[in-house]
Amino acid sequence: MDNFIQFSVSDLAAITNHRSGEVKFGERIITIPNDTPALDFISKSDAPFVLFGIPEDVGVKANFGRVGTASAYFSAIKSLANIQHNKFCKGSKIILLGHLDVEKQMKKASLLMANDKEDRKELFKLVEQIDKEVSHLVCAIVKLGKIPIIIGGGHNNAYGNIKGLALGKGKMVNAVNFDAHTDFRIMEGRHSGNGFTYAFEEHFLKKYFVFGLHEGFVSKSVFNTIKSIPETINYNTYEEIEVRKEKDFDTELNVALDYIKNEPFGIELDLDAIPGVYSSAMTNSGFGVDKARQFVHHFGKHKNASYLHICEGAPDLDHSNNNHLTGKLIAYLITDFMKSKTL
Ligand SMILES: N=CN[C@@H](CCC(=O)O)C(=O)O
Repeated sequence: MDNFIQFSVSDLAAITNHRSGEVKFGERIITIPNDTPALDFISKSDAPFVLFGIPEDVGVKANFGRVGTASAYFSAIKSLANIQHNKFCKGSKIILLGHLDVEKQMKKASLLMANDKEDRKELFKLVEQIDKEVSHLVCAIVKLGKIPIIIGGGHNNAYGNIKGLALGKGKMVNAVNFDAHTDFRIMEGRHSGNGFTYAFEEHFLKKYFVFGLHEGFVSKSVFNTIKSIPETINYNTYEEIEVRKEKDFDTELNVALDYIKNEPFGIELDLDAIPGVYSSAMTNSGFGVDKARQFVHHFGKHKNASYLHICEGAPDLDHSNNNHLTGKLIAYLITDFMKSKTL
């Protein structure tokens, strides 16, 4: 595979803290042997999940955001490797593929300023290059009958995920998104705020449900767009559920599932919806970690749930001595997803 850096068995050993009498995920997670073509190996493996990372923040920068999402993948796999392999969840169910090589795009982006009109156009182009790689890889994994787990990166990668799933399945697909924002901004060039718009306009996305959006962070024009295409987008808000108690969380999980469940669908989870998690649009109000975990479990257990994407986490923005917590949260969410398919 081009533009890809595989994770090796020795990389895995280096991040696993071994303890006698215990078996950690890192001792059981599957990596691709050096001498074997990755896709051949995946097709022959019994493991249902294939995990890869997208260590970029080009899409966030192009959306005028604060960079830092590039570090989430490495933080996540460090935590994942040290989860206990036991009767609840087994490391051997997951192939840790590695990460997209986005170094070239990251280097170019570091020299560009989002506030400069011409520079921003260059950032859009860099995001498009990443889009191509993401959709290609997701499509290849889906075609092998496996379930991708994608660790971003910015939410721009929703576009590549949806496109890859649609191409892999040969039809339009659906998505559910746990997010404070719709990411349905205008098509001004690719960035982290319009992945779903592009996926919809290019006929990869059929139906889209945004779960728990924050009313104060969606523009009137986006609400008008949503209103004009009710058969395509539906949503509930965090305030309806948790502040005004007009809607019930568990009932809404089912409303959302009913909306998207008839086609293969992607599960998107933007960590900027969860209070206290470091991200470009970090929040101090929103559904807590346990609600996010329930969300992943609820949608993950449906047979049409076809990928999990966790994005926008930015451990690099956390200067405390607890900056491993973003990775730890991602590891919880990954294992909740794995368990939803097996328990
Ligand atoms: N993917 C997130 N997009 C959000 C937040 C952007 C930010 O503030 O960094 C949006 O465009 O509204």
